[in-house]
Amino acid sequence: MTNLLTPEPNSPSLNPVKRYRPATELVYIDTSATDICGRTGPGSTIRDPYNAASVPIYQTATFKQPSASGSGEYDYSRSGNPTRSHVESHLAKIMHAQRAFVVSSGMSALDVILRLVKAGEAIIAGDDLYGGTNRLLGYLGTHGGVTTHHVDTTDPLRIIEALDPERTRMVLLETPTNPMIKIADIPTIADLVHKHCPRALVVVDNTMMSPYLQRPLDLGADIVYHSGTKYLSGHHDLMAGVIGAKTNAVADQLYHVINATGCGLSPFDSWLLLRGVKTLAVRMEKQQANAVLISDYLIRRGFRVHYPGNPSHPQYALHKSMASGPGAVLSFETGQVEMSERIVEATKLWGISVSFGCVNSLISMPCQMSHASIPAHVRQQRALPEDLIRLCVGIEDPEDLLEDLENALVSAGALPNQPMDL
Ligand SMILES: Cc1ncc(COP(=O)(O)O)c(C=O)c1O
Ligand SMILES: N[C@@H](CCSC[C@H](N)C(=O)O)C(=O)O
Repeated sequence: MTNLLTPEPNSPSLNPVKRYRPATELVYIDTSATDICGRTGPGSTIRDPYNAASVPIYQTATFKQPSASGSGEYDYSRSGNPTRSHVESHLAKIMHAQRAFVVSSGMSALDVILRLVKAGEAIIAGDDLYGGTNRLLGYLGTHGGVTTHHVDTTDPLRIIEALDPERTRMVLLETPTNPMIKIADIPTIADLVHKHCPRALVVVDNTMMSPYLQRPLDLGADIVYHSGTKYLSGHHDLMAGVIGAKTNAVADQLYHVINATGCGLSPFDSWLLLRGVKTLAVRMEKQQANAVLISDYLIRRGFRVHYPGNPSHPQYALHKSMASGPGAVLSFETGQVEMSERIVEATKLWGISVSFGCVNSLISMPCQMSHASIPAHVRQQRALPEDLIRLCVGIEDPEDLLEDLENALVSAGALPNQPMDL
């Protein structure tokens, strides 16, 4: 049973903030205690004069000031905007972060975070990770003097071996990883990194889980980020990045970069993101339930499936100890690239697209699509199977999804051409 009366971090213990269960917190915005900028308490001076039920879109670049000293709450939307503040405050609550920021994309969120690392310093990251993340780390190596060591993050010892107390500034984890769905032990890694290398920040890309299923800051991470383009918004109608900081000191540094570089999310996209996040629990529950059925079906058909909801996943128990569900992204191998291509192209309901987290189901081949920017020889060194198919399961009727997949597998020659029990 969840404790419903937990004081928020740093809030006066005499004035505990009422906490609800995650699904309620996602949709509940306490307008009586929260001003239009998402602030609570004595600082919350700006209220919506009309008690609008939906947060207004402050579609403005600049704000008139009360005096020549420019002492208004907001002066310019690059530095801050009420609609953006509102979604940031809501997401900080959801992620259990001290403060949160929303920026123009997931890559932009990572770019902001990586600017905390200086030339001459080093990063430890996974050997299975999103292609765009690999590309940005590579860019930083070539142009920014920052070295990244790619290691197998499923083994905390590999991280400890790569730690250099003088140089390591960041340990960057994806869990589950994109696209091999490997799991990193956040609590153990965070403990070891903080002990052996107190200057290093543990950063978790939590895109695949979303804060509804997993909250890395509670597990020991210093910074969490998400591609808000995925589950948080849920409809593939915007690009966004979301960052949560555990402490004000780290948050101040991140805010400085966001204001300096000008990547804060626009008012309209902030509004869309806030609208999307309210339905995260219902979407994720349905997508996840569908994904379990799809994974079971593929296993029954004899494919090698990567999904943490599958009890034979090598880190099933570890994932279960950190997250409240397996999510809705899975991948599987067919044994032949051409066979995989035929399967992907034979589906009708599953859209051939990069990205995931949308209400619609998607199918893709990571090595040719989302991870094509990783050179072929590196993919080979890292044992990323070229025939891998990634499925991002949506909210459709699972019978239709299974039928469409079965038809595609049969027409591609991956299954015998005879009716089977779904
Ligand atoms: C795990 C992961 N992190 C970060 C990103 C980057 O997000 P965005 O596309 O919003 O820049 C992506 C996909 O693009 C991703 O799959
Ligand atoms: N052409 C894009 C590909 C984006 S991949 C999006 C998403 N993270 C996924 O894993 O599908 C690029 O090169 O960045």
